[in-house]
Amino acid sequence: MAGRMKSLLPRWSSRVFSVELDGAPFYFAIQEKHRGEEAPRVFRKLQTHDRCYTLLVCSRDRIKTARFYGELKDKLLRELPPECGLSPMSSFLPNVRDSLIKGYFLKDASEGSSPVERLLSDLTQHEPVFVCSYSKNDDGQQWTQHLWSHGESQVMETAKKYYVVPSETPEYHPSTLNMINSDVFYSLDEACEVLKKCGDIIPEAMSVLELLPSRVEARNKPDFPVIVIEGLDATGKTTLTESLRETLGASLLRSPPQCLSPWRARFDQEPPLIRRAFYALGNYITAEQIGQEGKKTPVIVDRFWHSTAAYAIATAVSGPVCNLPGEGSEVYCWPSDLLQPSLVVLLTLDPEERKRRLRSRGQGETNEEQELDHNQLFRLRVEEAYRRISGPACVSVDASPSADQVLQQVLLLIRGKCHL
Ligand SMILES: Nc1ncnc2c1ncn2[C@@H]1O[C@H](COP(=O)(O)OP(=O)(O)OP(=O)(O)O)[C@@H](O)[C@H]1O
Ligand SMILES: Nc1ccn([C@H]2C[C@H](O)[C@@H](COP(=O)(O)O)O2)c(=O)n1
Repeated sequence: MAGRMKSLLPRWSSRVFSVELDGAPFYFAIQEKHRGEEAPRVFRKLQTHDRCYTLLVCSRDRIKTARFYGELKDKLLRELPPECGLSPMSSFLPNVRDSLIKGYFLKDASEGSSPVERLLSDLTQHEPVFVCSYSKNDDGQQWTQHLWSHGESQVMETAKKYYVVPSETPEYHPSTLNMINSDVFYSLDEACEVLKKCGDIIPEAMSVLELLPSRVEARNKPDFPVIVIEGLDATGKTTLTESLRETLGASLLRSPPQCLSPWRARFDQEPPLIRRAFYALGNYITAEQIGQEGKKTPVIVDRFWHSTAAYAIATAVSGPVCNLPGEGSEVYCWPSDLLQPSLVVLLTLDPEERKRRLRSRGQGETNEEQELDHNQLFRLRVEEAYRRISGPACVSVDASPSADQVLQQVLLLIRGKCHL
């Protein structure tokens, strides 16, 4: 069992742990010997009787891991006593791709006996969860970490103890380590693989796969120009794309395409790995439609890969814009097997005006759209991720003038770039 655990949680003693409290990350590391360091800040915040645990969700099956991560939160919130606090946490090897393991930091502030250890011990026996508990040394200053192992019938603590020590903020935000082909997909095959693997638990995945084009069709360059209109919700994409269709005698398509509508709400409930694979596949289906329509007329597309990548990147990373992968990172590169539009226009709008338009439209918002409203940092991350995507990069257009002025501005760009 110890061998299995070792390979599932590689290089345990080199790992850094990140706990997110009130939206800010606190980093700590572990080491075998204590060299006089003070306890990490997250431990100094604890009260004398607080007990704390880290829970890392980890299995060889990434679909199971992704789904269980969400289910675990629901289970803990349902079953933990009210004196417990839960925060997102992760463990990673600095700068090592795909080394991120996600989990939760659990603080139990209940006095006297608590059901928490029993609950955690049940979890370690039946679910893909690795638990660490932390205790204060006799001197009352240092904390040690104990990694629980799975026993035959009960949980026991491994003999090895590690001291917890502060760790520096890593060069790259930990969430960026696992982004490629988990949050953002760079090929039809990678996205398909995820949906194929969930076919037995999400039957709708098989229906989506049946709609997929061949790789060649998603890449074919059409004869006529392809113009993508991007932007946050209520920036005026629908208004503009419809006017462009009329003015240019163009075909109007969208991503995700209409044929995926019956399943969109279903996939929106899934964890990022599955949800993002669904939207990625939507782009390939739209690309095939573009290929067909683009033989006859110019094509206008309402959202495409920029949206898929920008929302995925901005959701995977928390905090300020500086936590995004740096400009020029491979994360922002266009998938090599996906049709490249002739022009991508990004409609930008002052947040207050966008809210006014949202209110006047009076329609419901998706969770991610509500998040845009409530969380200024999320909105800034989405906008910046849009701007950093290349191959093709988007051209920003101020969408605050009247609908007709915005249309004229975009027509100028199209005529300059696409010779229409
Ligand atoms: N240039 C403009 N000036 C003022 N109002 C506008 C302008 N463009 C669009 N609107 C209005 O703003 C609201 C949102 O526009 P629209 O539905 O076109 O945005 P959208 O980007 O397609 O939104 P979503 O992505 O949520 O579908 C609508 O009520 C629309 O009439
Ligand atoms: N090509 C696309 C289109 C949309 N999405 C995601 C991103 C947001 O969560 C949401 C916004 O879409 P809307 O409500 O405006 O239809 O859908 C995507 O990932 N890729």
